[in-house]
Amino acid sequence: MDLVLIDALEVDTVIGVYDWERSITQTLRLDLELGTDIRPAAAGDDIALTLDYAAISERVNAFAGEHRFALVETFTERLAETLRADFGIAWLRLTVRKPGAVSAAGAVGVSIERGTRPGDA
Ligand SMILES: Nc1nc2c(c(=O)[nH]1)N=C([C@H](O)[C@@H](O)CO)CN2
Repeated sequence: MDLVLIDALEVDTVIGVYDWERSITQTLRLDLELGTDIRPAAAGDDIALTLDYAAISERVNAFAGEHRFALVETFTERLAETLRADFGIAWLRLTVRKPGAVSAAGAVGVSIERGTRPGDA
């Protein structure tokens, strides 16, 4: 399986479990690994035959602006569902970090894998 990568993508969204978090935007930092087969795109040198990381990054940014959740878990799960449906992604790993949420930590967050890896039974 090959991967298309998007690292350290920062988006602003309304997120948090506390009342004070409902009236501000906070930055989330995302890492995405998107399973695919890059050989058709490479053979044809054709963007239409791969996962367009620019288009996917724009979709993530739009999703963050359109939704407000309490939990990072909800943001992550719903975003994974959206990206898989919109872009036909067979497998992905999505890590979402909330920098600054715990002052003693560099970042906190969650990481999920969804779907079936291309090539796996
Ligand atoms: N597992 C989680 N724990 C916590 C979350 C979360 O989304 N998932 N959120 C918070 C608060 O919103 C916190 O980030 C505010 O600083 C606490 N724990």
